[in-house]
Amino acid sequence: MVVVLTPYWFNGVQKLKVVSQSPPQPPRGLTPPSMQASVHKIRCLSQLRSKDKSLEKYIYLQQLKDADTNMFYQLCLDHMPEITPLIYTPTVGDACLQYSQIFRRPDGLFVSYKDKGSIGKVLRNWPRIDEARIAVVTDGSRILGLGDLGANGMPIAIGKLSLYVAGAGIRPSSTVPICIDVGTDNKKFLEDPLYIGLRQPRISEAEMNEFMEEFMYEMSVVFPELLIQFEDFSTDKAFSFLSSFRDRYPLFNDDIQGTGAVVLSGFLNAAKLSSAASGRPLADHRILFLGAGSAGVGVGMQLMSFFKLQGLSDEEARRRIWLVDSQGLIYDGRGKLAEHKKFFSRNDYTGAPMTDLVEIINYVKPTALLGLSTLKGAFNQGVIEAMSAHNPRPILFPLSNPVRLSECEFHEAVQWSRGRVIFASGSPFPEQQHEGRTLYPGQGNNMYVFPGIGLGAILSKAASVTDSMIEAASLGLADALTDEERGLELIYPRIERIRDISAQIALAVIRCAQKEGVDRTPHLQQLDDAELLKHIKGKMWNPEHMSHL
Ligand SMILES: NC(=O)C1=CN([C@@H]2O[C@H](COP(=O)(O)OP(=O)(O)OC[C@H]3O[C@@H](n4cnc5c(N)ncnc54)[C@H](OP(=O)(O)O)[C@@H]3O)[C@@H](O)[C@H]2O)C=CC1
Ligand SMILES: CC(=O)C(=O)O
Ligand SMILES: [Mg+2]
Repeated sequence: MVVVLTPYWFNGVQKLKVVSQSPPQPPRGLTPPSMQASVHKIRCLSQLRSKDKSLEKYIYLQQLKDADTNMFYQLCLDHMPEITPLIYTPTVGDACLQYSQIFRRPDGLFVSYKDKGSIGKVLRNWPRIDEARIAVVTDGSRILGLGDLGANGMPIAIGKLSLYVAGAGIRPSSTVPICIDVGTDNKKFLEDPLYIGLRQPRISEAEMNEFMEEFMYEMSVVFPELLIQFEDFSTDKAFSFLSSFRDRYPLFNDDIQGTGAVVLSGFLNAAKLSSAASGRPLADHRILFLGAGSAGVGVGMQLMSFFKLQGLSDEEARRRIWLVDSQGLIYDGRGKLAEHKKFFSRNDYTGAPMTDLVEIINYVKPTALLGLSTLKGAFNQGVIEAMSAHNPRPILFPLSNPVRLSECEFHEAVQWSRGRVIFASGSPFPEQQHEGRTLYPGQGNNMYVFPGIGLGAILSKAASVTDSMIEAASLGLADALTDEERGLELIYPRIERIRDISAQIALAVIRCAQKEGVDRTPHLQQLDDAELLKHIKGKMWNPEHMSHL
């Protein structure tokens, strides 16, 4: 049923009457005689399930989205745990790797280095400029943990935006996937005759900076109401573009800030479980990272809030975090360090370089080990047993994506910790049985927070996305666990509740934007929390039934 406002005249004054209407029926003969929405949904689901390979399911779902957007999102909402891994990580990783082969029709905006000097003209070709509210922008230089995939990065932007629609009710017509193509250093792609991108190596850093200046300026002119999410830029660019543009345009970086928020949230819940078992105060947790790229450092920065919430100073919080990269433990005496690694570099270690992870664990004695390294199997039996020897409930978060790059699998963590692990991974794993109990893995993926951050920023028309708004999103997610979920020792809510969670997160983000004075919707300031939540939920787009028929 659709609500329609019909004008009518009363005492010479035009008024509006609310009438309910069924969706317009297609002319007879253009659909089969027996078509019912509920039956058609079963048909679509069984077509999806009839495919053996995840990539085939991905292709089917993309075609369904093109042909019948409403049905695609109905399936997403009704079968979130089944469909999310098909439109997002891990399957979207394969879609990016194979995009030149599976490409059928253009989707999203490709802005290439050839457009330099006329980027605005290209952006104006987007067919729904007035409706555009959120863009996910990648340059394909670090897609998940799969490296430089050039123009094949487009499916990551499309996948993230599908989650904005499914998870936060952003209108599909308001989403703009953008892939910036400034060449690729992926030799295999450059030699592939089917490759869809520019056939040239990546441009220099100076050329890229100049290009991005023009791109961001033109985006703000053509799409004045747009929020931008930077996605999967390689680490150097991820940090530098975030800091150069965040005070000028409304944007956030999902890999640095979204991941930081989602991990802080899961860690808040995990640390409580771990401390309940060990008796250790929350302020005494110690966190070791394997991986010191945009995600590792971004999460480290955000996790400082965990310690500050326990009353520690900035400096005390910083000292609770140790980073390891491909050269081992990061410390001052090791030699020249990349700029983004300096903040967490240790000045209290003066020995020889330490590269063995078990040795590092025995030195640091962390309560939590987080992986953002893309190093499959790095949390091996020795590593997990070392963590379990120091902790009655070790916290293990292998967060690298996709699944095949995860630092360990859930069944391994359960087995080698003898069922004591508190676990979250970047991509999903199945639950496990252990000594008669069902153990549930968490999914520590920024998909839990970016839809809510985006919704909150869009509805408040935030002029910028502040650190406090990101932290508010994180705390909003941590608080969203129900009693039943806490009883099962979940550290993230069930994904089926994503719309409710996104509404809660959006509320926290809007309130924070108001406090910081970056909101541009004064009328929302007048609402109390219950009214604001109702307003947020009322703004969410919902798929209709059988709209294409
Ligand atoms: N769960 C989630 O929501 C998210 C997960 N991720 C995942 O995080 C991963 C990393 O992303 P990002 O930080 O951007 O990538 P980067 O490539 O920037 O960082 C990878 C880091 O891992 C280190 N590393 C690589 N090999 C080893 C090794 N053998 N031993 C120790 N450290 C190693 C690198 O060391 P060095 O610096 O020396 O090269 C680098 O510090 C990806 O798989 C990505 O999918 C990212 C965002 C969100
Ligand atoms: C999840 C995500 O953003 C990543 O792996 O890059
Ligand atoms: Mg990413």
